[in-house]
Amino acid sequence: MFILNSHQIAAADQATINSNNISSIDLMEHAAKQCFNWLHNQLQNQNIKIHVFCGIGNNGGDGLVIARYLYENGYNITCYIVNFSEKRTKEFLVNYNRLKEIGKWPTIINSENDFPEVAFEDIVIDTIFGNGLTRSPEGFTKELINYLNSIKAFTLAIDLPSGLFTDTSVIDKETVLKASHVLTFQTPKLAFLLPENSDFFETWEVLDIGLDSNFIKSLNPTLNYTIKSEILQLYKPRKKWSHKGTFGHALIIGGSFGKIGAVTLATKAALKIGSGLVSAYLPKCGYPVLQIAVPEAMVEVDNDTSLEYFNFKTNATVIGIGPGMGTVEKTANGFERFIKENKLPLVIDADAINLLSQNKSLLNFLPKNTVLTPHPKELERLIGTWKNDFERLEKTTDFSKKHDLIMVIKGAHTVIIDSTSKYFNSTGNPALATAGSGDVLTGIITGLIAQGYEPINAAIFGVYLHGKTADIAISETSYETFTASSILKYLPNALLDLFNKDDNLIENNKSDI
Ligand SMILES: NC(=O)C1=CN([C@@H]2O[C@H](COP(=O)(O)OP(=O)(O)OC[C@H]3O[C@@H](n4cnc5c(N)ncnc54)[C@H](O)[C@@H]3O)[C@@H](O)[C@H]2O)[C@@H](O)CC1
Ligand SMILES: [K+]
Repeated sequence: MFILNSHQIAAADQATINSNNISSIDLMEHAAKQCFNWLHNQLQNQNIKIHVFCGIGNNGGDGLVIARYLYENGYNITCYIVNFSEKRTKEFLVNYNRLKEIGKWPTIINSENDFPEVAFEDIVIDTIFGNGLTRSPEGFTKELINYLNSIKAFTLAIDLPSGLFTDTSVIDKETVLKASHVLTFQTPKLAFLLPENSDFFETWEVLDIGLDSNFIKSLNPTLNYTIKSEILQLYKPRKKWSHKGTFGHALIIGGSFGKIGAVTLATKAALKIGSGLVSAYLPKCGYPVLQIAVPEAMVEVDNDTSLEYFNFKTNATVIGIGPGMGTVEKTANGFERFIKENKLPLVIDADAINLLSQNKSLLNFLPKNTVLTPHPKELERLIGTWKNDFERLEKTTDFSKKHDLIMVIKGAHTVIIDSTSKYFNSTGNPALATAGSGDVLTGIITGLIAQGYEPINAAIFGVYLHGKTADIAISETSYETFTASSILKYLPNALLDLFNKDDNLIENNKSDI
């Protein structure tokens, strides 16, 4: 699904109002009613004190609507106006009057002296700022945010945690009201997907408020959050008359003495995801290990303990290179010769990325749409440092454009970047932060390309399945006991789950890595 930036969201709001004959008041009513329904469903009329803090814009307008429903349903609520400006919006004023009409006058907060008593057991609803935030909150609004943060009550943020910008970095961490849960409208926000914002919310989910989908498409958004229904469309069903040659030949190159496991895991993964044939090319010392661990694979060997010659005979469809390879000089020299001669599609990971970082001129020899799978440290060696996560995305996009590469930045929300788009993954959890997890991912992506998936789709699909194994496994195992081999074990479940229509959750309930 698309991720819209703040301008696109405002435009989509307006286009929906113009095209669907729905007034902005009704759109707000509909959106805020969904928030009330969510809360009502959780609370089931329990007598918990609820504090609704409204700004003076349309996020505040949402708060006034939610407050009205809470009053009408008998909840123990107080509604406040955080009076940081006199510039009220029309929608705010209409809903302010509607609240007065039912005899409920909000309490105005003009300064620190007006801050109410809020207890840890209470619920805070945050509708101070939403998508309209243009600068960091200051003055008593900032003080209020700090005061509420110090109480640590359950805080439900509407659309965005107040003080969090949709598309730019937070400058002062003291200006964001930390949310326990965020109900956000229509599209995930880029800010929710970046590690630098992990302190500002625990979980979030998207409420579909019916914005004009044709208009949204016409904006050609470049940011995506890939969900199950989209992944299913990438899947290539197998035809009856196919044979193993139909599904390509993946070659995994890597390994060094002490790191034969990495190339073994990648080889197993390429096989398990369905590559018709799989070969491994590794130092001689790893030969028996690989043959025993993966009897289905063919093996060719190089020098004794680390790769040097890269003179394999395998006629591969695609090569995955790097796991456990090491960066000693003879390997670096052999790698350079290999890259300069190679014409096959590549997936490049781990030490192979480090060797590219040491010798950046080799980037010019990579075939178009080569997939690189760096974790943040490897990325930094490749593209240099960044000021914040937003800049990291932009620098990676520039790098991807310059060299025609597909970049897979691994992390809590792995993001796949090509010259035009960014695809954030929606699966996975901290169980995946385990040795060998990346080697398995390399094998999966390589195995998918072998089967004819376009490299960009192989990266998106592979990353999704890799994450899904951990999501499925976690109900039976635990974060700690999940290993890279567990990814392989649960890969069939992850694939089968694509055809299970029960859920298509657009939410994120994971804890932070
Ligand atoms: N019809 C619509 O447009 C809909 C809008 N909705 C809500 O509307 C929100 C956006 O509303 P607005 O655009 O009115 O903006 P906000 O309510 O997010 O912000 C209020 C106003 O505060 C001002 N402001 C920004 N930063 C400030 C700061 N640091 N200190 C003081 N003032 C500051 C801005 O001028 C902004 O207009 C969304 O987040 C969503 O909650 C929803 O009701 C859905 C429908
Ligand atoms: K908010």
